[in-house]
Amino acid sequence: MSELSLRFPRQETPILSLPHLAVAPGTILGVAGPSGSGKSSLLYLLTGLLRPGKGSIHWGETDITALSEGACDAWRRKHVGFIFQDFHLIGELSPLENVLLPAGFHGWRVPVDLRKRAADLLNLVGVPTNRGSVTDLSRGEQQRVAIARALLFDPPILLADEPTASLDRDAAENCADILFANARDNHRTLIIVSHDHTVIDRCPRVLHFDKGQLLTENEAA
Ligand SMILES: Nc1ncnc2c1ncn2[C@@H]1O[C@H](COP(=O)(O)OP(=O)(O)OP(=O)(O)O)[C@@H](O)[C@H]1O
Repeated sequence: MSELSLRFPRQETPILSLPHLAVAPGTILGVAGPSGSGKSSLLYLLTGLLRPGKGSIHWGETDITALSEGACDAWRRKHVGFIFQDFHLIGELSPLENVLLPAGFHGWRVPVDLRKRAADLLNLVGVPTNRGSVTDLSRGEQQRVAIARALLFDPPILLADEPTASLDRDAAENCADILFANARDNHRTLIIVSHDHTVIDRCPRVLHFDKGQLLTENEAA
């Protein structure tokens, strides 16, 4: 990614500027910084959910900033799992149906093996599969459903925006273990935004942002 800049309409100064960022496949990258420093915006830019005013974002051979909206959606479906800060679950659907959302609706004719994978992922993150709707779940359980959903197709790139924010210490550690193990064992890229130092401290490489600017970058020796 190079010379990236994001500005929302009627804003004079960009809310995020980043001269250059290179992330090799399999990298685990933490993103830290105070509230409003541009961390979520960075994740949205990296996946084409927001378009930069300036600059380009390449994933491998693909310049996602050059893709049409539809092509970018298709690229994202194939390559990216996204754990949103506010989960983006569908309230009237069950935990299992929410995890299966990336499979598309298609009348819910989901292949048996995919349904089993979704159930296995819910077990892995510790959410009961027998609830009628995700609105019956606690916020922490909803967060875990969002984590399971992002892992459904084992995406090469996983972006997580505060994935442990609603969890108690044990559950947070358990979910962080799952995300880090998935990245390490399967050589998946993990970019994780967090205020939780116990999560950030586990990242071998960390970007610290403030006011939309990259302040420091730390890399474990
Ligand atoms: N759609 C928008 N229009 C205008 N300004 C926006 C929009 N979305 C975000 N911003 C502003 O951009 C800045 C960065 O927001 P962002 O959500 O990326 O920060 P953050 O570091 O992720 O914050 P938090 O830790 O609170 O989630 C904030 O000042 C925010 O108010």
